[in-house]
Amino acid sequence: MILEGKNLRKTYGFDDNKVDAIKNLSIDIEEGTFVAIVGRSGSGKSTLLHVLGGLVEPNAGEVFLEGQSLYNMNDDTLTRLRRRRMGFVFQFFNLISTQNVLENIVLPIHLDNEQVDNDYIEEVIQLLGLEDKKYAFIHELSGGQQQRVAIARALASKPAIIFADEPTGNLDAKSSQEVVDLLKIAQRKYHETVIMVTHDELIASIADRIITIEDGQIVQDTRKVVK
Ligand SMILES: Nc1ncnc2c1ncn2[C@@H]1O[C@H](COP(=O)(O)OP(=O)(O)OP(=O)(O)O)[C@@H](O)[C@H]1O
Repeated sequence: MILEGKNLRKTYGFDDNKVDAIKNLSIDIEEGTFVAIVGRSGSGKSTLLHVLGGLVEPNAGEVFLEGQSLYNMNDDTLTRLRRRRMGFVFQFFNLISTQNVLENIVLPIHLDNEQVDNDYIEEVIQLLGLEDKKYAFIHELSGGQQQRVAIARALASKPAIIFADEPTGNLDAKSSQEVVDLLKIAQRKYHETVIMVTHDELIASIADRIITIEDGQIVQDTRKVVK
């Protein structure tokens, strides 16, 4: 298993305002799979993704990425691990507006003082159809193009796993399909593992495995039959 969550619990607030967002939930993700996490608004999808991605510490339970326990390491080590082994794609793109497309894509590598693999980055840029936009600034791009930059940035460090939180939530139907198709192409080409939160069933249907969350728990876990 590339990622394992064991007996996870995440509670927000106190007393009367207490919300159990994740309730004793366990999950195993096999390497190379594209997993969609679906469920109603407020069911705990984003919380689960953030807990699995090392962004929100659970109140109980453990998360293992490639066998390493995320919340048993210090913050610096976790930050470094996140940059090197995880890629993140969010609903609102989270790109840096003062930098151009190429600079945004290689940012995680620079932050890590790592060498950029220019041939690989060039390949990713082509794969995502951004070759004409390399030196454009973020505000010059459409939403769909911005999300493609975010995917390229997520792929830049050749991560073990990509976490996508409603990556199509801010896009029209056509761009949504394009973005999710590109995530799928990237998964296949680079043998990436992808975990994507979405409330859109059509978007989820691209996944190899669909996990339904209700009230902080897994209520359905469906794998596509491989032909
Ligand atoms: N930072 C927070 N502080 C307090 N409560 C929170 C916080 N984040 C989430 N919650 C609560 O935890 C529960 C699960 O929220 P979460 O965002 O994980 O659900 P979701 O399924 O991703 O919802 P959506 O599809 O609307 O994004 C909700 O009741 C929400 O109000």
